[in-house]
Amino acid sequence: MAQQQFITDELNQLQKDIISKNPSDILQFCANYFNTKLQSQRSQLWSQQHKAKAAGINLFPDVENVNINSFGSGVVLDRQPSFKSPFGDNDPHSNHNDDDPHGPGAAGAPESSTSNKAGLFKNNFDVSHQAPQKHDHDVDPSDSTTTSGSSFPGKSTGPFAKGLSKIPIAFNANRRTSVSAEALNPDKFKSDSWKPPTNNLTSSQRADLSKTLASNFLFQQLDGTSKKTVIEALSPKTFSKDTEIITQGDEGDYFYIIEKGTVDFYVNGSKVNSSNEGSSFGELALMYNSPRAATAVAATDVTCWALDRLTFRRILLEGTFNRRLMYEDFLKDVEVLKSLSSHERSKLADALSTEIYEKGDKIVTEGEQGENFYFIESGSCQVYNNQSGVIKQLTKGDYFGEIALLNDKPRQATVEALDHVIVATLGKAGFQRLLGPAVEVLKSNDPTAPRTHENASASQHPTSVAASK
Ligand SMILES: Nc1ncnc2c1ncn2[C@@H]1O[C@@H]2COP(=O)(O)O[C@H]2[C@H]1O
Ligand SMILES: Nc1ncnc2c1ncn2[C@@H]1O[C@@H]2COP(=O)(O)O[C@H]2[C@H]1O
Repeated sequence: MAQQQFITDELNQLQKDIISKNPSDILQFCANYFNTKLQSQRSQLWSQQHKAKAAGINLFPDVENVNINSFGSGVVLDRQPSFKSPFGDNDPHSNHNDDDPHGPGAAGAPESSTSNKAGLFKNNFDVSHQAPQKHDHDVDPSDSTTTSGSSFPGKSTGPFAKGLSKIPIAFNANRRTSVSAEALNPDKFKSDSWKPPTNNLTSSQRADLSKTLASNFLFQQLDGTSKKTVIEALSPKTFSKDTEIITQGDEGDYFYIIEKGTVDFYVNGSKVNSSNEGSSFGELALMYNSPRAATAVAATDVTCWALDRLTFRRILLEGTFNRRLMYEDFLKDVEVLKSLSSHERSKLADALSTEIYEKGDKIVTEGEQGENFYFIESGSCQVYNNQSGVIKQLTKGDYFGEIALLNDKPRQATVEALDHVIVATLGKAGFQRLLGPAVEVLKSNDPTAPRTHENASASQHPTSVAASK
């Protein structure tokens, strides 16, 4: 059933892309499309290896000399023996230098002089070339250069010192097949006789939980039955101030939702984040079957709800995983989000949902109250209002709908679809919380704000900031 849903979702997404891009070579387009998806999934897996290697262990002991680099759209390896072109081991077309599914070699694009000698057939599994040198600016948990001694609150020993501990030596060793299968195919678990745990909660605990879960994006996506299963499986855990709830490098056991209190996160000893009531943490190690990416410390006395690894993977992973994959690639290219770390982008991806509009549909209407913020995934829109008439057109990677949310004002313009438009929307609650540093960029770009000398000279139009157009 779930597998069927997965296939349907994949094909629907492909169909959307085909309609919006209208490629001239449909087979090449589909091949590129699925190659890009595969590459993205495999990047996730290889980033696990990257983190583990930095901590001194090799998740794939039979694979030596693997050189992993993170660049823009994914991870490219100098040698990537376990992940080859889906066209087979002896694929004559795999030695090319084409990273862009929509670039040279893609439908309609001109053949360049540097392109694959094999000509017609391209894929995205380049195993012998470097990708463009575009570095990620994320806090990299495995980057030893970010270690600044301990910046935990006044401590270098005790629970905080553990933040730099190594991954348990046997963790994930010799598990290449199961790691990749588990990380890449959450659906694999569905067939055995697993039963979710039940923790006999009191009715007041249940009531507290429903309230807490209502504001958690991961749970908002679940259907009624799955929500019930999760509620039954959650167990309460309390941590007194300064307790290390999760240690960077450890194996993942639980996913946590904060009921009360504040949790701080440290990567290689430096504080990177803080979360409060209703937020969740500890999902990365469970999703990617990787070592814990950060140390989580109770900044106050904390009450959490803990969900065991298996239940998390069975119930929550599938939707979350697919959603992240779907949006992460897109969000990476949205200029206004460049200041977000990859963790922040993942959180944002969890909270987005897709809406589709046809030519002439008004996505937001001048004067109405604003509830959502939008990114354009594909298609184009026109912005107009009574005062100025047509203001501008927006296309892929542009955003709109921020003014009403930033200023608590009615919509300042109507945004209408000019063709088949796919948008990713973010509700009011997630807007402030998940856009983090990007909110400041949105504020400084507000076209209705009085213009100072600096911002007047800085930009042409606020929404014309998509990176790749
Ligand atoms: N900047 C960050 N990088 C990595 N993990 C973070 C960060 N901020 C918060 N976390 C959370 O810290 C958790 C540590 O365990 P996990 O790696 O399972 O999942 C991680 C995230 O949920
Ligand atoms: N010059 C402009 N005036 C008003 N809205 C604009 C302008 N340019 C782009 N927009 C977008 O149109 C959106 C309409 O809804 P909001 O007012 O919430 O947010 C607005 C902006 O995102």
